[in-house]
Amino acid sequence: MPALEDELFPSTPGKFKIDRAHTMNRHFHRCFGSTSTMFLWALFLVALTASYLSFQSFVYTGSRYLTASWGGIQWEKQIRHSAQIHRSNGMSVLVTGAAGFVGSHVSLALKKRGDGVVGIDNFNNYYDPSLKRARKSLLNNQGIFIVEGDINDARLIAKLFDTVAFTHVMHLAAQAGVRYAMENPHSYVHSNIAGLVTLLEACKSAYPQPSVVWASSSSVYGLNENVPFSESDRTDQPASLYAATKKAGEEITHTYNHIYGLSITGLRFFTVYGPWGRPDMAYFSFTRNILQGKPITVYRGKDRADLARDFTFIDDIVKGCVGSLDTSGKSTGSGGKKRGPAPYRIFNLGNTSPVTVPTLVSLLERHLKVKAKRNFVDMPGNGDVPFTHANISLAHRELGYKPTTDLATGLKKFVKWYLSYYGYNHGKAVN
Ligand SMILES: O=C(O)[C@H]1O[C@H](OP(=O)(O)OP(=O)(O)OC[C@H]2O[C@@H](n3ccc(=O)[nH]c3=O)[C@H](O)[C@@H]2O)[C@H](O)[C@@H](O)[C@@H]1O
Repeated sequence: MPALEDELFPSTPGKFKIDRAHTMNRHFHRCFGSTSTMFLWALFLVALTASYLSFQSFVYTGSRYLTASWGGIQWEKQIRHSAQIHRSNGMSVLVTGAAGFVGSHVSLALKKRGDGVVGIDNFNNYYDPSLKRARKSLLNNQGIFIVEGDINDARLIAKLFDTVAFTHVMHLAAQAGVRYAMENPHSYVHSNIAGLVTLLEACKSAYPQPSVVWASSSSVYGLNENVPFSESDRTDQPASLYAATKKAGEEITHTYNHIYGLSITGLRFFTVYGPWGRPDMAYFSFTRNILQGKPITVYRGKDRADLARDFTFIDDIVKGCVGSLDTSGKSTGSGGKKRGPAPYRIFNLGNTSPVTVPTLVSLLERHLKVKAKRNFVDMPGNGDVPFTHANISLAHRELGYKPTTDLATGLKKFVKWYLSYYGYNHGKAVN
């Protein structure tokens, strides 16, 4: 039993230190009186620490599964099912940006001929996400599963490659749009550079390595004045940050081809248009404004010259994409190491017949049977280039690429889709 005085504080500060140490020593002996009790206490502390750590890990894992929109047995099953190949010598393709304009069309075309397709899309709100959701439903109805996630999510991408040995990656996820790069430059770096690298890292580490086909852009030609634009022309004078990130993508993919043996095909798309297209593009926004009776802004170049684009219809682009996948050749690396040289290709996918923007407007007027209210404005310094014109002989030779749809025919199909999707009154009552 402790004596009463042992419980009391010392009466003089001078004694305090000694007495306190003495008291503590005695407390210690009271608590851990014998070696065996000390051992039991130590055991208890170890057990307490271990259970705390495992509780922490449980909380972390649990919250990941509660918040992550991916993962789980059912999720993996859907992915494997979607990736199943239904033709001989078919491929299983991971399509990034699958709820996007080109991505949704390419996914459907591949599925239709019996290839396995798994999509990934982050459904961002650069333009109306409900259009992306509608495209997703369309793909779901054809048995294509789209993972909701970002190409910057390295764990998700690794998980996809763990789940399916993709033979090909069709990389179409990107921050598109030439002029928006002035408003939100970082979104271009995030998707077109950081996202690309994350994806390529996963591709290089995958076993087997997939072949990669990805979307570059006609905008890489920038201030190039050789006409028509050929793949061998200068691409070191981009006119917009968008173009610069696409050009950077061409260089980045080259390094992954060179170091890791990834088979790479870059496709320079020329102003792609058509049904289920992108609302931010001129042909789409012009249609909406014309139907709503609102004016449209038509840019003009130096000396009031009309701007022109080598508008390319989506069905032709899809043929170019599928042809690229079919001829891509294998990657040669494994375990992150190159085993030999792998193909590195770049192709223009255009229409080879540029049309001026005022002519585009006249064609829309004809199909919509509504007059446009044109507002001519001098082209602001916003990244636009005065014209584009593709030389497609290389794609023709190597991919059998041969566009067959002129702008009048393609726009007719677009307008038909637009009216069936939005109705004649689009914008009037709704927007
Ligand atoms: O081919 C490409 O590389 C690029 O094509 C398009 O870019 P762009 O050709 O600028 O397409 P639109 O935005 O539809 O513009 C087409 C033409 O209409 C003009 N325009 C655009 C908008 C507007 O309000 N008024 C107007 O006259 C533009 O200056 C341009 O000459 C896409 O938006 C890019 O994502 C793609 O990479």
